[in-house]
Amino acid sequence: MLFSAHQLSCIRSHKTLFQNVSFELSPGQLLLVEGKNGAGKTSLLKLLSGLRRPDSGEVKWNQVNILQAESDFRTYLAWLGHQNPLKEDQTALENLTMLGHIRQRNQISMIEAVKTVHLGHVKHKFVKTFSAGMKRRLSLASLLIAKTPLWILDEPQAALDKAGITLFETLAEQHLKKGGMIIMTSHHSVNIAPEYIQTLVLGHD
Ligand SMILES: Nc1ncnc2c1ncn2[C@@H]1O[C@H](COP(=O)(O)OP(=O)(O)OP(=O)(O)O)[C@@H](O)[C@H]1O
Repeated sequence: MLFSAHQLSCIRSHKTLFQNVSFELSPGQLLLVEGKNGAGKTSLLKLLSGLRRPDSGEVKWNQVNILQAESDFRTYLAWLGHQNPLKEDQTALENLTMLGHIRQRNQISMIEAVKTVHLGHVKHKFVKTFSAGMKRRLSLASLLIAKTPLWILDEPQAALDKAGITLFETLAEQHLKKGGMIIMTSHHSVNIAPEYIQTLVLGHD
C-alpha cells in the first residue's frame, strides 16, 4: 500500500494557498499537517480524501489517481472532518451501527468500540445530550469499527480533554503498529513515537 501526493496546489478565492506539495506515505506512517489558521490544512485534507479536485497535481493510491473511475481508494479511507458524522436524535450505539453499515466492518463490536472510548455507560443515550468531547470520542469510535487502513482526520483532538487526547494517541499508535496510515491536522503537539511521524508545514516554502 502506498499513498502519495504529487506537486499539489490549491487556489481559493484567487489566492494560492499552497503549491508543490508532495509526499509519500507507507504503512505504519503518520503525516502531521501543521500551519497557522487559514494556511490551507483542511483544504489539503479535502484534496487528499478526493472531496475536492486539486488545481494542479495528483493524489495516488497504489499508483492510481484517486479521482479515476477505476480507483478503489474510497474503500480504504476513513475520513473524519471538523464536524462529527453523528445524528443527534440517535443513541451512541445507533450512530455506530449506522456508521458500521456504510463502512467495511472490523472485528471489533459496537459495544467494544463504545467502551474503548469510555462511553459504555451512556451507549443508550441520545447524542444530543452529549458534550462536545463525548461526541468527538464517539466519532473516534467509528474509526475502530471501520476496517480501513488510511485514516484522514481533521483536528481529531478538538474538544477532547487530556484523557481523551491520550486515548486518541493510544488508538492512533495501535493503528500505526498494525500497519495503518494516518494523515491528520493538529494545533497541539502529538505524543506519538517520533519514528512514525512525518511533518508537513503549510505556509512555508
Ligand atoms: N469554500 C471556500 N470558499 C472560498 N474560500 C475558502 C473556502 N473554504 C476555505 N476557504 C479559504 O481557504 C483558506 C484556507 O482554509 P482552510 O480551512 O483550508 O485552512 P486551515 O489551515 O484548515 O485553517 P484552520 O487552522 O483555521 O482550521 C482560508 O483563507 C479560507 O478562508
